[in-house]
Amino acid sequence: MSAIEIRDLSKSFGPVRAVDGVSFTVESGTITGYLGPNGAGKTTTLRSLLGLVTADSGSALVNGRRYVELDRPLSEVGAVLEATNFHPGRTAYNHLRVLCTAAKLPRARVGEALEQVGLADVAGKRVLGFSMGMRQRLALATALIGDPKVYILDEPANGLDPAGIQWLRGFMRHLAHERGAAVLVSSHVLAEVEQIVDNVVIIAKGRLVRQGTLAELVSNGGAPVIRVRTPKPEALRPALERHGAQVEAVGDVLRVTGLDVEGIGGIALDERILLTEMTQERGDLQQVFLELTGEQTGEGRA
Ligand SMILES: Nc1ncnc2c1ncn2[C@@H]1O[C@H](COP(=O)(O)OP(=O)(O)OP(=O)(O)O)[C@@H](O)[C@H]1O
Repeated sequence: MSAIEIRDLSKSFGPVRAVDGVSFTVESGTITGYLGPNGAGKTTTLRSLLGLVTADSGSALVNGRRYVELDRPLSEVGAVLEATNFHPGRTAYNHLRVLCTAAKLPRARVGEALEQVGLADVAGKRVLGFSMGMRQRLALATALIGDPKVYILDEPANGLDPAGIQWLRGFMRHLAHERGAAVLVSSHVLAEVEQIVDNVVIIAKGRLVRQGTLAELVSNGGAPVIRVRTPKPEALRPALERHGAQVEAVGDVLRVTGLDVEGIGGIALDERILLTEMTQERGDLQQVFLELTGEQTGEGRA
């Protein structure tokens, strides 16, 4: 059973088909980036998982069950949704204490969760004076309160400064890779999550356009390019071309497409040509993302 399972999920708001037949899963111990431009349907999908949106058809399950069927929801799934509203007059501590009481969780969890998100020092301060970044951390603390093993985070980096984003990345890694949690994190900015996600699901106009690992996303977006350095480029180049490669010379480096690393290495060995470097160029992920989501201009990005 997958920690998160979305199957054939569809939801319309009047004439707008916000989510249109979307299916994907998130496994324990992994981070999945749910990516797409503004209005793509990300929030609607995540809200369906949390029982806040009733789907027209299909299902959105956490630990094999609908959210309303979970016995102890806060201990099974933690969520950070966009535009979380906190009562401004309440302290950070009291926010979490209310949650703990309602969910019959031990009071000690309040301090632990505040500690985990770095808000222990301001536990007694009213949320009124909190910066956007502090509110995001408090939202994360509410997600953590029941120590769940599934996390649904909608644009959690919003309002965080670069140091905050760096911290958030480390935190998500810790949850998934050290604590074995399943993390589903949405973003409309690929660069925000590309360093940490194991898998990517891309959605545009309500439809799933691509899913897989980051590496698959790049290699499907264009033929991989291998950079090859050799003291004898003039000898290697024709040899590679005889084997069907396209070769471009940039200084003393050959940029090779149409052959993989093993193929190039084998040819060099046969020809007794020394190679001093061979690396696969990283494709331009952002470009692939923009192409897939039809956002060529990048307008609407933060
Ligand atoms: N409650 C609602 N009533 C009417 N339309 C809605 C509602 N919720 C979402 N929509 C519409 O559904 C579409 C998908 O919205 P959704 O918020 O799921 O996208 P998103 O990918 O999360 O975008 P963003 O990054 O801007 O939050 C949009 O066209 C949006 O206007």
